[in-house]
Amino acid sequence: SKAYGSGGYLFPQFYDHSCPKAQEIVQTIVAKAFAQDPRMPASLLRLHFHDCFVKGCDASILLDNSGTIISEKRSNPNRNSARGFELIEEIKHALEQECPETVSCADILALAARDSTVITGGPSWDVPLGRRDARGASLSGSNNDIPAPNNTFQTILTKFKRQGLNLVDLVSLSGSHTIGNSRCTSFRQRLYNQSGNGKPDLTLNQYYASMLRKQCPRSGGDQNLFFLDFATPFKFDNHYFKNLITYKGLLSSDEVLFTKNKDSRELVKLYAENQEAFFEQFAKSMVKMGNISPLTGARGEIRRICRRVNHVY
Ligand code: HEM
Ligand SMILES: [Ca+2]
Repeated sequence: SKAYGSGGYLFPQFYDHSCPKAQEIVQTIVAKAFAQDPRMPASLLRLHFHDCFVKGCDASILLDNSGTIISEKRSNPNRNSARGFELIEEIKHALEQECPETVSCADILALAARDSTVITGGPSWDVPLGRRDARGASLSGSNNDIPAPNNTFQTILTKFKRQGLNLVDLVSLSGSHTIGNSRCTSFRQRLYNQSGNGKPDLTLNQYYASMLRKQCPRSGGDQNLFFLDFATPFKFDNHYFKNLITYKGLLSSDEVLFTKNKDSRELVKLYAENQEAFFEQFAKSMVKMGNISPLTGARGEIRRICRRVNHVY
């Protein structure tokens, strides 16, 4: 697989000797951030996803514009949306104090994603480590490879398969939408004109839709925020899947998991009924996603500051 093709592989004990306190430092700062901003875990979890889907889990998403680098932060999925960059930088700073030039930004993203899941009530897992950081970014990759909320079921599945992920990974990882927010602009189409005929999405509960319309008008309010899981927005649980069954998934990309494919629908039902089954698969799929094309060995570098490469040529 891609993960082994690069001549190195990831393992959870990677920093056990070089930076034994690394995991504890990440966890402490994630916990502190959660206490100040209960949305932060969701934002951190999403950063890891948006990193891994573009050139692999190499912290490319963290780079600012500089030299020849065109930042992924300006892509359609990330612009006015991705957040948590300052917190990642704070973690990096603490790790540079403890063990300079040792822990990669890509590994920080993977650890922060796990700790974010745990602190909101979700499952835990050992995070394979040893990723190195990219020396470049890909704005076009970010625009093309990350699924959009109005993509069809088939397009979304194809984008996952391109990363070596399958239908089970798609459904379980979408369960991340059990926490966090979405902007009005990401689902407005469903409220007013889903298929170009001036009618709302019929797979959206009409009472729920009328509530959403109040804060997400036909025009204006693009950045207004909504819970992805209205039932338990700060708790990592299986309410996301229960919502899909009652046609209260917020994004079209959520609801299609229940409405457009038989196998996917069965998985949604399973996870709605059995939180443990969801948690177990989520942990496995997160490890799988974290293994997308890591840079190992002599490839890449260990950035000193996550928002820029060590040397600009
Ligand atoms: C399956 C395809 C997916 C699509 C189309 C999608 C799309 C979106 C959209 C549109 C938002 C709201 C962004 C905004 O309006 O600002 C969002 C938020 C979020 N996504 Fe996804 N997503 C997908 C899969 C995933 C995966 C695999 C993960 C993590 C493993 C994830 C984690 C999150 C989280 C946690 C949030 C909330 C972030 C916050 O509150 O800051 N998503 N997603
Ligand atoms: Ca990346």
